[in-house]
This record gives sequence, C-alpha cells and structure tokens, in this order.
Amino acid sequence: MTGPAEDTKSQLTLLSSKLLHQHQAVEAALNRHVFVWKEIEEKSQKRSSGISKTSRSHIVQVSEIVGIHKVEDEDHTKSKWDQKKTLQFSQLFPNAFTVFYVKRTKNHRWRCNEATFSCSSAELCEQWIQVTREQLSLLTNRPKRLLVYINPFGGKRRGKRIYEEKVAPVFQQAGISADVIVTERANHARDHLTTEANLQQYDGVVCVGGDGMFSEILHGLVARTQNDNKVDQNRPDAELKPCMLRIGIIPAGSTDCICFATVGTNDPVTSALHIIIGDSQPMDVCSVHHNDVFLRYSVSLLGYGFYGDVLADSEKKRWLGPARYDLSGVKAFLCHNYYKGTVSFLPAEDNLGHPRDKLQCRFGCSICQHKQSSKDKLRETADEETAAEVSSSSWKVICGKFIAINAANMSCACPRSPKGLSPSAHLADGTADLILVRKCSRLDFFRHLLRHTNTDDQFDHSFVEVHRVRKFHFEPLDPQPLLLENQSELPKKPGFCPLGSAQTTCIPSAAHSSWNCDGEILHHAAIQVSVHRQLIRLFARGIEEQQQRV
Ligand SMILES: Nc1ncnc2c1ncn2[C@@H]1O[C@H](COP(=O)(O)OP(=O)(O)OP(=O)(O)O)[C@@H](O)[C@H]1O
Repeated sequence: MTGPAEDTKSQLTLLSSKLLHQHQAVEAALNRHVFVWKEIEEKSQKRSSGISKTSRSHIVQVSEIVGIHKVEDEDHTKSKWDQKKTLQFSQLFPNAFTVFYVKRTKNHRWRCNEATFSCSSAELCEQWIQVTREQLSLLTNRPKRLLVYINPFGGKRRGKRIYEEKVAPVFQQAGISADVIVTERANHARDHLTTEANLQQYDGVVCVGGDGMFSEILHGLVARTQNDNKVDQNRPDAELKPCMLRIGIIPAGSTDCICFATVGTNDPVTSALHIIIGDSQPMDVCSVHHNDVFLRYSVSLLGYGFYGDVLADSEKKRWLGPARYDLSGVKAFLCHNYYKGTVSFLPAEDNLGHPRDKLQCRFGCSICQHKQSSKDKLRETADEETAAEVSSSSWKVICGKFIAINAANMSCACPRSPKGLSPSAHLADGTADLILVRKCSRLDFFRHLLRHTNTDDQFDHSFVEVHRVRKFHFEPLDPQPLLLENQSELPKKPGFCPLGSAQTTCIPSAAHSSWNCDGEILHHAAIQVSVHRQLIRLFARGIEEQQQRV
C-alpha cells in the first residue's frame, strides 16, 4: 500500500522543528511495513556551484510507530513552553501532522522521536493520519488497556514520579489507557491480582518498581491463572497453565535485574516503548516446593550457601540501602561457610545449548525457539509409571560439600556483572543452569567470584561444575555449616563472623544456609525445583545483538 495518493507525496514537507532550517523533505511514503521519508540537506560548500544538496532517507518500521497526531491536537503532556510552540507552529502550518516513532540510541536505550509533516490541505492531512492509524490498528499485539501497579517505596522512592513524568505521557501518545494502583503495603499487588482484579478487561499488567515488585506480579498472575484453571500449585509435578496477560516492567527499584536481562537496559522510557509496540518475550519460571508444599516461583536466581547467606545477612541491614549487599557479601566471603548435601537433577539432554557454549540468549534466540524432542515430550506425556522409568534412568545424583549451589534461570546479567552468573543461560528454553561450587580455598573462591565481573570462563575451575537441567532437588546432609579453615565441625552460635576475623572466629548464621529465591529468603533447605517452559510473557524482546540505528 502506498501513501494516501501517489501524486500527493511531493506535497508533504518535513517540518521537524530541529531540522526546519537545514532540511527540506521531499517525500514521505507509507506502505504496510514501513514509513519512509527523504530529507534534502542543503549544505553550503565553497565550490563554484555555491550550494549543493545531499539527501538522506529515513525508514521507520510501521510496527515501531508510537502514534500519529495532528499538530493542533491539544497535548497536555507537553510543557507550557512546548504547547505555546505547538500553537505558533500550527498557525504557521495549519495542516501538519506528527509521527512519533522508536529511535534506538546507545546501550539498548530507545527514545520516542518525532517528525512533523505539513500537507497542502486539511483533507490530505486527515487522510495521512487515518491511513497510518489504520495500519497501526492491524498490529493486534499492541496493548490498548493496561493495569499498572506502582510501588511508591521501591528503590529511591521515585516510582510514582517516574511513571507520571516518563511513562504516562508516552502511553497517552500511543492511545493506551491505564488503570493505576499505587500499592499501600507489601503484597497488595499480588493479592489484588490473585483475587480481585478483573483481568478480562486488560491486555497486560505493568509493574513500576524493582525485582521484588515484579515477583509480586509474577506470583499474583501465575496463581490467578492456576486457580482459574483449577491447577493445584502444591503439586510439584503439576503442569502449570501459561499466563495469557503479558507483564511490563518499568524499572524503579534498587535491583532491576529482570528488566536488564530482558531489555538490555534499566530505563523507564525504553520499557514503556517496548510495552507500546507490543513486544513479547516468553520466560521460563521455576516452581519451588518443600515436601510437596509450594513455596515460591523464581525467574532469575535460586542460590543456596553463599548467595543465601548474603541475602539473609543483608535483610538485617535494610537501613543501609543497596550498600547492604556489598557489606553482607564481604562478610559471607570472609565466613567462607560450606554446606554438605545431595543434589539430584534431571539434565536437559536434548537441549541445543550448553552452559559453557558462547551462545548467549538474544533477540530471536534460536535455542529458545527450539521445540522439545519427542523423548522429552514423552517424559511429560507418559503415564506415571513410564515417566518414572524414563526419568529415573536420567536423574543424576551428586553428594558433596558446597560453598554455593546456584540455579540460574537466565544469565542474571546486571550492570555490575554484565555477563551474569551463567552468561549462556536462556530465558525461554525450559531449563536452568545448575552451578555447583564445591569446597575450595578462599583464594580460589575469590577467583571464581572475580570471574562474574570479567569475560573469563567462570566455569573453568576444577571446583566448579555446571549442568543444564529441567528439574533438581536438594537435600541437606549436615545440619551444621562448617568452617573451612579450621575444619571444625562443632556447632557455632548464630550470626555472621566479625569482619577480619574469619579464620577461627567465624560464626555461621544458622544450622544450614537458606535459599535466596530471586531476592527472597526461603527458610527450607530441602527443596524440589521444576522449570516450567515459557509460563509467562513479558513486554520485551530480549537483548538486541546489534543495535539497528534508523
Ligand atoms: N506500598 C508498599 N509498602 C511497602 N512495601 C511494598 C509496597 N509495595 C510493594 N512493596 C514491597 O516492597 C518490596 C521491594 O520493592 P521493589 O522491588 O519495588 O524495590 P527495591 O528497592 O528494588 O527492593 P529491594 O529493597 O528488595 O531491593 C517488594 O517485595 C514489595 O513486596
């Protein structure tokens, strides 16, 4: 499809306020997929000819157009100064319209750019707007109505402001309506989603906050979906129903790892634009059970030992803010506890990838799109007896002394650890990377930790092993954490060791470590974990490999 009329293309003049005096656009054309315009840049050159002209084409995917508006349309989202400018502008060019579109900038950040065109008549202007809107309405993946939860206390307590100043204006430009709930207590959003919210009227749920807030939305939405479909979450072998509504994350917390791993940056405007254009990123979810009782869901990290101890200690120091993680990290490192236990796991034999390959999960990831093999499907569809046979032959068991047991459901990349705990873990392949860090010296453990911050292979140590798994269980063997340095296995008092006195006076925190489940503490050491493939979808697309600049 071409623009409103072939012969009228030349009547459109690009009037982007920035470019007005330098450029003259001679053409704008719309077809089913792209909106193209051509600029002519006038350059003064000291040539005999005086002025020379160069032309540049702009191509915007229709799918990345945020909205189109007549210039005179009142826009209360703009500042008074901008509104005044718009008024003057519309008096000069009465038949102008503006196209708002996604512009890629540095480090995976997106911005909402605009280009304004003037038409020779009001009729032509209306025609352009109508035709463009018709094209946009064909994009059925775009949300029209959203349910937004804002945690006013997340991060630096700027969630409400971030939403009002950076997100609501772009939603308005895109014609999205949003019902906003500012949470009044912890678990408000989770409970509202599970029991009250009328989800049929929405196309997605958005959380404004950090990973803790995302976890609330995850639990609310998954629980609601299972309740509606009469699936018992307490059964570890239950086949959970995927959630129909997508989740959007506007980062406004002190830890925004899920947003970073799925978008590539923690930037509210970028996230809002991914929501507007209706991106969809499936994600695996781990269910965690203890003795056939459901405990929690996890999408990023389940960590026992080191990461469990760090979290348990940091919770006592919330008043310190984000610095508490550093302090507790140093303390846990100096304590250098290890824990005895048995890990049994079901390896993902048919999976294309391996935790040590270099295939990072990126936009359009082929491994996440790979269908499960028939053998793997058999495990799911076989009757209990056959399933047990197939499974029991595949389960592997490892007993040992571990400093850390980590299950990464995604790379867990964050600004501090750009490649994450498991750089090649995938968002939606139905597996988790199980990383076992066995008892080793403090120096070796330090070398291992250091690799989270650089590009060296973090699994290339004799005391570290990694397996890509679909399920795993952990059973602690020894009720007491042990000290490596003096090999004492005597019970110690609770609490962490004082700084600098790790060798002989380190005090274990408890009889055993606890699990760090996406930043929440689980007090049961014995757990059963299953990965549920693509249980949820986010308004995201995964990290784009190469930024396509338009
Ligand atoms: N109105 C509220 N009052 C108190 N707590 C809330 C409220 N709304 C949400 N919460 C809780 O606050 C916790 C932290 O929120 P969030 O993840 O948004 O911020 P954060 O600063 O990244 O968190 P953290 O302190 O875990 O780093 C969440 O677990 C959530 O359950």
